[in-house]
Amino acid sequence: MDDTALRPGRSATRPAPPAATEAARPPTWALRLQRRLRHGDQTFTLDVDLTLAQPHMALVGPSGAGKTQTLKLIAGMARPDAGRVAIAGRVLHDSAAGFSLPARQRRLGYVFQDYALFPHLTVRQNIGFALRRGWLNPGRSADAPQVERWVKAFHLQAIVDHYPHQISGGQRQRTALARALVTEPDALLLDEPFAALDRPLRQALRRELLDLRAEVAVPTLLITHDDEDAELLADAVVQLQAGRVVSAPEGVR
Ligand SMILES: Nc1ncnc2c1ncn2[C@@H]1O[C@H](COP(=O)(O)OP(=O)(O)OP(=O)(O)O)[C@@H](O)[C@H]1O
Repeated sequence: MDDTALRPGRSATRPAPPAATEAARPPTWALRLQRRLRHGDQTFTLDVDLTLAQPHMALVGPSGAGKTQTLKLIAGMARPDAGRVAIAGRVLHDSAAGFSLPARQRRLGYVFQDYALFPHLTVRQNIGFALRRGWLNPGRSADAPQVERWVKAFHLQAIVDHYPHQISGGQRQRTALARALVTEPDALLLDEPFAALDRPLRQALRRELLDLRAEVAVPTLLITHDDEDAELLADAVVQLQAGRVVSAPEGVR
């Protein structure tokens, strides 16, 4: 990991507007999320109530427990029927107050299970994509200095002009992480980012994520089915089952 490339050029936490700020020392994660989903004659009810001081959370639980739904509601990619989302005191959604920031204004970086890179854009253009303004050609934002910083940090220099189908799974994963970080997000939401990787690559990328967090204080929510991921990358493990939190560190609801 290139240290100079990772040195933060900003304070780790940015001041939030007064109206959206909670009391001093707010928890990192303050989540109340209710959502009912219907598929045919089946209904799934998500009812998450969680307050967590620790910055790095692993969200675990069986398939269908509601982990990805939780992440989508935090990200603003879906809307809860009722609830509130605040990260480090910055309120992103509050149903009772009729307040909801659009996804693009939430200042969050995500990496999905399949990395969701744009197949028609090069590595450099994929990383720069989040910096674009309006419908500018992605080539313009790809030349931004921030893109160079993350290209170096994740050792992508040799493949910046390649397309996703021309690079390995690990390189795709690095590109997705770089793309999530290029906007200097307030938090990272990672949905099984290492699931498609073999063991040595998984270990190498865990190490890179740890190095990154040592340099840039960005809270992470990591969805994982892997106990080692949870043990190494999280300082709080929260277990979901059938849409509810069934186990979490002491002191949280
Ligand atoms: N668009 C949708 N419409 C209806 N039900 C949905 C929809 N998306 C998800 N669900 C249901 O919501 C539940 C939770 O799904 P979710 O994807 O959050 O699970 P998960 O814990 O992330 O599972 P996995 O570990 O398999 O990824 C599942 O029962 C799923 O069938």
